[in-house]
Amino acid sequence: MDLKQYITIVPDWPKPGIKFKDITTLMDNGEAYKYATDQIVEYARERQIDVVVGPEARGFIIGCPVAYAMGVGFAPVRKEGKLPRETIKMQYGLEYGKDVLTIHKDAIKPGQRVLITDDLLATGGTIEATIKLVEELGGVVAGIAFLIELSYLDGRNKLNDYDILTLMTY
Ligand SMILES: O=P(O)(O)OC[C@H]1O[C@H](OP(=O)(O)OP(=O)(O)O)[C@H](O)[C@@H]1O
Ligand SMILES: Nc1ncnc2[nH]cnc12
Repeated sequence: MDLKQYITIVPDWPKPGIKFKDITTLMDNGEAYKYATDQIVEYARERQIDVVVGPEARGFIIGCPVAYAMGVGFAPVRKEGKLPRETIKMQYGLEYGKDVLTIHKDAIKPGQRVLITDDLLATGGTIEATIKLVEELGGVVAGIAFLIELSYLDGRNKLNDYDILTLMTY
């Protein structure tokens, strides 16, 4: 299936010069959403994943159905001030700003094989921070899956040591 036909490109959003890749037009097509999810589930099964981790908010949209299909847990990575119990945190830069990500201290057990999911790889800042959080808790990043990679922002450069799946490249 050609998944790109379901992505809507919105020029100059949320800032001038950004070509926003809107995945909601993929998600609201059941066949396309299932097809994309199934590709990631197959990738995760091959890597014997114990737990899925995804950053707020679009990482949840990709990661939760994968965790459900595999019968494993999902651990949310959230922006600061959202998780109620003890967390560790990491600052990161974005294509259009910067922020802090957090995870519950007990979300991952040492040695667990983790799949990280997100909708899109841009500069790689979000995923780099997510990897650091997982590794600080003793998790093993066994794979990282995205729907979309923006190759012109070269986020892959930050992820040289990792096994990556992307379903679409721009
Ligand atoms: O590779 P990067 O440069 O870090 O950019 C990619 C990240 O940016 C977007 O999330 P955003 O922070 O806009 O949050 P949202 O998912 O809550 O909209 C996107 O969903 C990725 O998580
Ligand atoms: N160009 C883009 N489109 C959609 N989400 C993004 N996150 C960071 N850059 C983005």
